[in-house]
Amino acid sequence: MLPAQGAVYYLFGATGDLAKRKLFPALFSLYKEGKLSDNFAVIGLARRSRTKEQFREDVYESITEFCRYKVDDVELWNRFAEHFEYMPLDINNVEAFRDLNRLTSELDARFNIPGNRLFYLALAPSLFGPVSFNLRDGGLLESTGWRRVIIEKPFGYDLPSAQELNNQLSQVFKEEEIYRIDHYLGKEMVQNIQVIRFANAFFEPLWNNNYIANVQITLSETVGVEERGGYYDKSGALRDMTQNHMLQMLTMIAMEPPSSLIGEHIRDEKVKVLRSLRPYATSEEVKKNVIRGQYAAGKQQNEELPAYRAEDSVNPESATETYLAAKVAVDNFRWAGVPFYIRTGKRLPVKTTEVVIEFKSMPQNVLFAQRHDLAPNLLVIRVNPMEGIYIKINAKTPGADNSVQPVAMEFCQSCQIGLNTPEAYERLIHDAARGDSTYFTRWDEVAQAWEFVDRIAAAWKENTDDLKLYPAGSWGPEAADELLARDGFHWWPVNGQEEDKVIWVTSSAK
Ligand SMILES: NC(=O)C1=CN([C@@H]2O[C@H](COP(=O)(O)OP(=O)(O)OC[C@H]3O[C@@H](n4cnc5c(N)ncnc54)[C@H](OP(=O)(O)O)[C@@H]3O)[C@@H](O)[C@H]2O)C=CC1
Ligand SMILES: O=C1O[C@H](COP(=O)(O)O)[C@@H](O)[C@H](O)[C@H]1O
Repeated sequence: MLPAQGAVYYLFGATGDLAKRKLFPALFSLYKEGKLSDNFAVIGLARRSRTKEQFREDVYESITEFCRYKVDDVELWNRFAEHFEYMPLDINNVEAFRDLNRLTSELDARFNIPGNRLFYLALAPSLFGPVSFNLRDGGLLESTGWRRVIIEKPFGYDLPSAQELNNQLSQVFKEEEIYRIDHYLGKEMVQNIQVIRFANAFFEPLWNNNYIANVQITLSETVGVEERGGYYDKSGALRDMTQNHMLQMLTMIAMEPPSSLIGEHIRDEKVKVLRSLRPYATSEEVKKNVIRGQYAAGKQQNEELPAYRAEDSVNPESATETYLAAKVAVDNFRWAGVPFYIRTGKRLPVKTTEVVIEFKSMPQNVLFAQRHDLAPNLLVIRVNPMEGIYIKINAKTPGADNSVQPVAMEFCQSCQIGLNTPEAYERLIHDAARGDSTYFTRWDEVAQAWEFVDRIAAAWKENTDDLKLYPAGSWGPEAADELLARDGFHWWPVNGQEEDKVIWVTSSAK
């Protein structure tokens, strides 16, 4: 792949957690792989005072701790570090942006950069508007090259606030210059969903309500809220994971084939799925179809864990959900009648992101099904931390009596090439620098997703009597199992959970 064009990368929030854990390592990986041309500069921006040298030291430490590549080549590191500058700046001070513009001109000249600008806003959402206005008023948008802005999530708190934010951004940037990040779209296996679907003759013809019984999407985490209690308590699993990552994954599974692989065509199909989501019409419907839970004190691998309400910066009487499971209907011709079950939660027993496509059963009254309790066929897409796919089919048990057993045929990508595929942030920063917004969310997608989620939030606001506590380290409220049991289904075990009676046919270590 060609390196991105030279540009100045403005990293707002350069002293923050995201920059440290994700953004610096991503930039280093891109550099190491030759995906950044040599004519680039990175300017770290935040209020804290740091010298250029201190900042480079911060970047070095972050890469040492979090990057998939080691910093083992001093010369390479020195060449990389030379591109990093730091400037203390308060977003609300327009004068500082004028200084920033002067520094930019120097860097353009020093690194022969053709006026391209990439603004990365790793900031609290309340600062997205002010920073955009000051970029304009400080003269930073008057360059000859392209300008693009990457916006971190959350994009708003609900539809009205997202709309307001979008109005502010649109006064400064065109829609095609705005890159709303959803890092799940940068994950290798999420992008692979399209290939699995549209490049395989034995999946695409079956990808509809004639053959699929249900779809299950699990995004489970073992961590609690860590240091983000203040943010999370206002957000919860609905706004933190469902409005964005879960619904985006659902669109990738459910969308129609796009007319081409052009980003806009793919996004056109995704937004149609979001428009087809059946809204929950009443609070009763929300209660019936959306389960919420919050972790209580519990145990994980012998470690005692505190309750959510005892976490730092969390209201001790909080009713914020740390778990959500829902039955979602996609009302279109392809999916009518096929439930999509989605679930996400913190302090669950394993960290995994997985999609299970459960196929309809064979007719129950003929041949093998008469004599055996046949398991349905499954296609499982493992997104994280294991990457791969497997299909579960029925086969004859070796021996004489025609008995049937489930077997799983697996492509374990992470076993074969290791857990070293490009990180989502790496891929997405590179895409933005190349001007490819396919895997960023367009405004209409964001708005549709809020519309769906806002109804749930409104019903939940009415009362909290359906909030179920679950012990940290468990699989969440039992009501989430009942959600599927009502329809005659159950959650399939995900990676790391006990699987019984399956013979694995695989060439790679598990
Ligand atoms: N951390 C994560 O894992 C994830 C974060 N995000 C999103 O990324 C964004 C950043 O998150 P995170 O890094 O965790 O947040 P942090 O609180 O760790 O960092 C916030 C950054 O903003 C800077 N800042 C705050 N106020 C100002 C100001 N007035 N002027 C200039 N700089 C300011 C802070 O620096 P200083 O105090 O020095 O000014 C700091 O660098 C948020 O929108 C978050 O929701 C999204 C997904 C995951
Ligand atoms: O956006 C977020 O995602 C992380 C989970 O991301 P993953 O790539 O580790 O699966 C989640 O912990 C966080 O709360 C949320 O803001």
